[in-house]
Amino acid sequence: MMSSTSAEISSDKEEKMSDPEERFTPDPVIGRLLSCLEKESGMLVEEDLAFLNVMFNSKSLHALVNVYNKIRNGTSDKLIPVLSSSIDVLADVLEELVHRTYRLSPDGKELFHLLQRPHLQSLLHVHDVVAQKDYYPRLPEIPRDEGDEEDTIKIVQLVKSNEPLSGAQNAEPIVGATIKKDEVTGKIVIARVLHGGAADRSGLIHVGDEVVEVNNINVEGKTPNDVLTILQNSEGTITFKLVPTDGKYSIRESKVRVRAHFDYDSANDPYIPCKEAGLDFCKGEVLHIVSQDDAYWWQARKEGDRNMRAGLIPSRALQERRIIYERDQMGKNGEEALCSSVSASSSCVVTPGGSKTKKIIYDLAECDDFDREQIATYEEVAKLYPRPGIYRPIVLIGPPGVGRNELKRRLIDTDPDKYRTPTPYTTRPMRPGEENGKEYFFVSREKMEEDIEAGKFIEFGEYKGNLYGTSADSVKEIVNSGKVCILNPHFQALKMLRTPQLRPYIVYIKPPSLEVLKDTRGAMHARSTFDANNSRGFTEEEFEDIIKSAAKIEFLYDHFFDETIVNADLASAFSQLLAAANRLESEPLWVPASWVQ
Ligand SMILES: Nc1ncnc2c1ncn2[C@@H]1O[C@H](COP(=O)(O)OP(=O)(O)OP(=O)(O)O)[C@@H](O)[C@H]1O
Repeated sequence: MMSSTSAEISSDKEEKMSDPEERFTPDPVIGRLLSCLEKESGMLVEEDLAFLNVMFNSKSLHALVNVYNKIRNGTSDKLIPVLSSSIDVLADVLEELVHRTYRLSPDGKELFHLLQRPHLQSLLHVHDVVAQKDYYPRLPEIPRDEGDEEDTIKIVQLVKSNEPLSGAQNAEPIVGATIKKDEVTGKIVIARVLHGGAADRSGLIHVGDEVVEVNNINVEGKTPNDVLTILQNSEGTITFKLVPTDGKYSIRESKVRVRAHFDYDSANDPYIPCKEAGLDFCKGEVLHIVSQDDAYWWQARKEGDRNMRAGLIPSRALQERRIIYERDQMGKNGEEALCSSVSASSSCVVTPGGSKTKKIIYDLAECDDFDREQIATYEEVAKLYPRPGIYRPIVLIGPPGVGRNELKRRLIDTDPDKYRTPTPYTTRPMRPGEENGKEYFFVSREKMEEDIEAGKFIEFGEYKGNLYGTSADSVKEIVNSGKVCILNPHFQALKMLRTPQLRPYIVYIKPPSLEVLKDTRGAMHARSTFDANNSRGFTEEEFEDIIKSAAKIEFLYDHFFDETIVNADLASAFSQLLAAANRLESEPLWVPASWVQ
């Protein structure tokens, strides 16, 4: 036994000899322990002795004791952490590297492997735990004069945190918990424990606990606001005397991420149970829902926000109710401005399946009612990682005349072999000089109607007695051939296109203000798209239609947009589009969660 131990130790030493950088200073205290061990060896079982020998000789133990001694001897001023969330930084770096593995230098690859080692990750995790710990002020002794009550009362002390809290949470009431008056007993109880807040991290305060005293002040008969005042006026340590609840509490964090489809401002929400605990957000932001335990108030954090405490947001059910109520009110007040029909456009679309194959897009009202029924609150999302050789189609949506064709053409011009647009189908007769499959696929009306009925077209419509359309198969063909498919369909095609199979990236091309629209189009002698047979500039009415149509599209579909580009200056709108196309190939992006499963 001993010989195998010494063999291990000597091999350890050999390693050190060959690399002077790795030489370590043996700790004298451990050295003393080792010599005691030798002296007392007769009193120990051989196996235990071997184990202790290996442990006391281990390089890691000596290094650890050295670190401990350094921390103990150093003054606290010298030990201010540069950051307290290194594990998040590690996750970000790994995410960056994972998509570049095939382009990484040998050093980059080594870094990639090192960062995935459990030892390194554990080390960083421990670092963060130490870095986030608030050591001062020291907790005073817990009073021990509780006598008989000791079994049923718990005393919890929390230290008022100095951690900065972002946004509207600056006024967070210290503990990371909300309180309420129990309707039956009239007692003050813990209503909610916010994930990641001080109460949650203590693991000692739970929903339903009755608050008896705060800082030795009896709260019997007091209101939740009185208790809040006591908390706000306290400095340093806060002592709670609580009667624990009998209930079971699960405070496991959910992993759900959602994209918000509305703005939320807790300060202006009359129903939120505790304004200070609210989490404000803007439409389009991704939120990490950490708890859905309460039917009306979820707990959430902003994705990527390093702030550890969660805040309250309205649940989906609550928000849906509000929207329905607001719509009812709007209906009663006759506010239907955005739902009036829009003017004519040069492209045509009808709803597939059913008897509407000859309906042209000018007549939109019926289809829109369906869209307005959808109540957009939160959409569950997940990150989709780009896969080399399989590119998501880029779909440009916008009002007719806003410039989608122009942007699409410019993108294709940058690399015609990479960016492709599907060839449309038509029932109009082929003209001299045209080639089947080049400008259009020429098909009979019967065949095209049959395919439309079978749902094979993502958009279609009738113009001057002929059908036109884009088939779903031609989009798939481009995607499967490893090219980037770029489409500019009518906005009603969005619902057909936004499927887990196609996973489109939807870019909304938004017009600038009416004034800027007129100026920019005038300066570049833009051609109207409202009159296919006549090349002329846009009329005043057409400019106004572009703006109206944009408002309508936003009202109906803005929850589908992955990105919005304002097409004022053409060059800058195009460079934004190009940047989006590049991002699609290199970055993981949020998509509906069902697309990733
Ligand atoms: N930012 C811009 N500044 C000036 N002119 C522009 C701008 N964007 C587009 N245009 C011009 O406006 C005209 C209409 O653009 P385009 O044909 O791309 O519109 P569209 O959105 O594709 O319309 P439709 O959907 O009706 O076919 C073109 O002459 C185009 O060059």
